[in-house]
Amino acid sequence: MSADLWQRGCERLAAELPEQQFNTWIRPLPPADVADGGADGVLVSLRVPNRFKLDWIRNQYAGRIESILSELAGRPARLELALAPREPLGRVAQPANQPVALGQVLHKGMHPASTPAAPSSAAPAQVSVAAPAAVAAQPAPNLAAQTPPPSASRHRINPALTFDTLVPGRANQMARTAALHVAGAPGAMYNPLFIYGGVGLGKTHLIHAVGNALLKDKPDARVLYLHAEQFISDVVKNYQRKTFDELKAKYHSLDLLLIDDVQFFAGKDRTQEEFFNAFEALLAKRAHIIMTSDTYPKGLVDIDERLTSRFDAGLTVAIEPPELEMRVAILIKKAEAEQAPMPEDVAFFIAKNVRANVRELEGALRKVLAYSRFSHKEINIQLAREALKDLLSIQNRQISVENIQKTVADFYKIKVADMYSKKRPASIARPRQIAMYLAKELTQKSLPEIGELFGGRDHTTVLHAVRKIGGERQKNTELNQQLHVLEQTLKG
Ligand SMILES: Nc1ncnc2c1ncn2[C@@H]1O[C@H](COP(=O)(O)OP(=O)(O)OP(=O)(O)O)[C@@H](O)[C@H]1O
Repeated sequence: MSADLWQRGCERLAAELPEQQFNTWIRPLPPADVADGGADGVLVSLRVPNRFKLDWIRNQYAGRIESILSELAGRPARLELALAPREPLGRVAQPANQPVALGQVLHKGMHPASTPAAPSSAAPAQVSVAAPAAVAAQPAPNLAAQTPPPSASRHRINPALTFDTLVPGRANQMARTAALHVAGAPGAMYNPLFIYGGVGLGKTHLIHAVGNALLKDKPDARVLYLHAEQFISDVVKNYQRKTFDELKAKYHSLDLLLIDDVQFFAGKDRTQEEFFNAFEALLAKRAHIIMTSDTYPKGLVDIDERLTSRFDAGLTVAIEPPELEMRVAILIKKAEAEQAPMPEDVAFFIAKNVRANVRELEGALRKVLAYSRFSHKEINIQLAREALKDLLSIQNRQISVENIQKTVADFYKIKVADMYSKKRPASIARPRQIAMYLAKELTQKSLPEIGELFGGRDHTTVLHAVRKIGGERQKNTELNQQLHVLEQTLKG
């Protein structure tokens, strides 16, 4: 079987798909694993960074990809899509030898070295800093979350992730309040507590904060933090050894179980069954369970309904992307922790340009601090601009109004042509307003320029859309989540 099957498949897709579609959906994917499935033909496993992309690729491209690969392999090829595993806590920088997304290399006319890193929750894209060579060789500044948990302590709680180091704001207000409540009175209200939101918004930080607070109060409390994948591998291990009693003893005896990213239980029936047992046992003895996920319980797919309905039975709260002022506060606080005072205007400059999530914000801060340290220059806007120039130029290069129109039209299942048309039904007008809002948020275009690109509309129409969607976003969680997914998708 040819090892470069996936690469050749990408070449075919690049040739046959519109460039826009290839760039948005295929180019950023990491290389697929290709294995011989014996009588089943060729198995091609593809890791996709988020659920929206996974569903989209499954619905729109999986069939075509399979037939291209079958044709190239000369035997049936089966495509398996899975979510890429998350970056374990504490690993922040992308290693220099991170595999480059094949599609990127293939993309017509783009030099691989100048293309942005693939988006992946497994290894968030980090843009190399155009700084003195020493920067690359030096350890990154020691931001709190980088500190690995001290020993693999039995709680697996990272002592750096506390309520003190978590900046409060509107985006996490509800979740933080509920979490503080649980830390003060576990087993009482809000059980289970289900926290959901996009990547890098502080869900993991918050549940560690609860663990730390409880342990401070009651050092003997039986607390355990774990990522859903660790639970899955525990189930597998105990399954192989037939030691389910050990598994039960470990989980059923806890006072507080903090479990991250439960969407990873999707399709894992045996794990779900064991988790269900643990869940029931813990609630029965009034131990507390806090879960995180990338979506709300009813949005979870391939998870048994008897579990998802229980997930929803306590309190479900969202963590939203932080607004500008909160991003500024986070930057200032994190810089202070590094004994590197950050002027407010610089914090605003960074926060305005790095909007995706807090993890990316930390990455940008790290680059600015490193740049300042190694160039022995004080932190000002000029220096920040220089330190982040790759990141800024990628943003400018990548996101065009056309790209936004296409992505939003795909997302809301309308025609791209409706972005320019005069049609007014809400099913069209609203996605169009969303696209205008994103065009203002994510590009440098002026209101009149955006109006022009939306079928010659007046700039006041654009302004109205920007204000309307921006205002609704503050109050409407569902819209905010959709916008967040769209922003992540557009930024790759
Ligand atoms: N409000 C905040 N104040 C300070 N730091 C924050 C805040 N929110 C997030 N962070 C930091 O941002 C980084 C990413 O947060 P975290 O890992 O908790 O995100 P997450 O929502 O669990 O993401 P994922 O879904 O990818 O696991 C961490 O270093 C965390 O400490």
